[in-house]
Formats: sequence, C-alpha cells, structure tokens
Amino acid sequence: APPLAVRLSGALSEEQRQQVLSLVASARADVEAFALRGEGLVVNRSFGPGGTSHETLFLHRHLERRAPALRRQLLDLALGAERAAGWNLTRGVREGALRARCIELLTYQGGRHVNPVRWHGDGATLMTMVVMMSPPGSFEGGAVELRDYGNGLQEEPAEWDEVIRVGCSSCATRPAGSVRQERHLELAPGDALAWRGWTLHRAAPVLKGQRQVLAIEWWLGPDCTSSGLPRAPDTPKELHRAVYLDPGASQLRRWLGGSLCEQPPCVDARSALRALAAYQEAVALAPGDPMATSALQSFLENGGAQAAAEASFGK
Ligand SMILES: O=C(O)CCC(=O)C(=O)O
Ligand SMILES: [Fe+2]
Repeated sequence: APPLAVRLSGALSEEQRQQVLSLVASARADVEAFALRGEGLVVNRSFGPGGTSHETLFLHRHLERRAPALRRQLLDLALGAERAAGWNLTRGVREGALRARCIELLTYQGGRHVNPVRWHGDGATLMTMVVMMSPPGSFEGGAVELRDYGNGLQEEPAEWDEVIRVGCSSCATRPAGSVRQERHLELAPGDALAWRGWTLHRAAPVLKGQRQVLAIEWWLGPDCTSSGLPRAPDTPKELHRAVYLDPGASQLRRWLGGSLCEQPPCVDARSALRALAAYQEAVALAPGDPMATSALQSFLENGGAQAAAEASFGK
C-alpha cells in the first residue's frame, strides 16, 4: 500500500517562510482596506459539528501575483511528494498537471474553547499539502493525524506510528485490513506534509499558543488563481477521477453520491441512479463504517429511493 503521507523536511527555506508571512500581512491589510468587498477571503471555518475551529485566509490572489517563483516551487514540492509516495495522481493525464484548488493560511489559536479539526477528507482534492509556518515552541498540540479508512468513531490507537522520514516506515509491516494511522507532531518551520486529499485526517487540538500552516490543495479541476474562486466545490467529474485513482476508498463513493445528487429528487433520473449506485458501493467497500451506512440510509429516506425507482422504470 502506498504511504499515507510524505514529509518533506525543509521544503521552504527560512527566507521563503518569511516571504509567505509577509504575503499574509499584505493579504490581511487588503482585506481590511476593502472590508466591504471582503469577498470571503477570511473565514472562520469549522469541520464537523461544533463551533469555530480556525481562521482561513485565502491567498490565491496574492501568491501568484506577488511570489510566482514560490508558487512554482510549491508545485514542484507537490510533484516531488507524489513521486516519493508513488501515488501517481496525474495517471492518464499530462505529467505535472496539478492545479491549485486553494491556497490558504490556517491559524489556530490554542485554548479550551476552540474546537479541533475533526476527522474529515478534502473531497475531490487529489493532494493536500501543509507547510509549517510557526516557529518551534510557539504552540502545543496541533499534530496532523491521518488514517486510511475507518471513520473517526473508532477507538483511538494506543500508539501512533511516528513517521520520521519521507514515506511510511511502518506501512508494510501492518497486518492487511487494519486501519493505518500516522501522527505528525514535529513539523519544523518550512517542513511540508502531503497526503492524498481523501485520506481521512484531522489536526489535533492546539492547547496553547498559535499554530499557523500554509495549506494548498492540488487537483486537476480549475486553478484558484485563474478562476478567482477561493475553493471551487467538488464536482462528480473530479470525484470520479479520485475514485479512478483509489477505487477502494469508500468515503470517495459517499462524497460522489452527494455530489451527483445533493438533494433528492436529484436533477434528473440518471443522477438519481448513479448517486444510489455510489452510496451502495460506499457501503459495499466498508460494510462496518457507520458513515457509509447512514449516508445511504438518509439518501433513501429523503426521497432517493423513490427517485431511483422512478428512474429505473423510465418515468
Ligand atoms: O491544519 C492542518 O494541518 C490540516 C488542515 C486541514 O485538514 C484542511 O484545511 O483541510
Ligand atoms: Fe483537510
């Protein structure tokens, strides 16, 4: 099995890290200056139920324009991570064709009332890359945790696999069928960590201080700089591509179901049938995963069953 994540030590130099931070400062100044036309460049996002977890500052307007070389290097890093991992994300397309879906600075303030980023996947994103911006000792907690399947409702492992070097040292030794997990606590400033976007992940609570990471999501959909969209939504087309790359990932089928039919009775009969098939495949791939089961169930209960039945009778 390919590694869950790849760590690139010293991916950005100290000078480049400072360059990102000064871009961030000018992006913030712009947002303040044009407060009335903020266009959602700063949002407080939360993952899963609960309150706010962190602030997201979108940098797609700034990075390409003010630091094109840095932007190019981030792409090279992503391609290097891909090669090291053997994920082969641009299989069937032009090599090196990855585009940035979003470029963001994430800021987590430590404290008891802040909700952590819960287990989630990044949808149709092919690769998510975070680069550590905070200096060592400036925060506590905040490890990036990854697992290859399972839904986050399972028990925590007694021990995490610490992956020190590029690649996953312990992947090969794990018994087949067990949930692989990794925890990356010690990212030095400028270190990057990359994983396939659908690999379930979370950031552990930041207990003290402030944690800042530059996050870039790569895919083959529209580039955020040219589209102007801070983060384009999932589409069936991009989710299909991810399914093609990792046909065994149940969560991708579940998201595909949601993307094909956001709300039964779906846009047309074909979408209803395809969404039903995707939800069923999600369950077949992970029969013990309550997320897969409940997604299928709520699709059926909310009118999906009827929409699919009508579709198959050609109504
Ligand atoms: O903060 C991190 O390390 C992960 C953030 C994340 O998962 C996301 O932005 O989708
Ligand atoms: Fe994420």
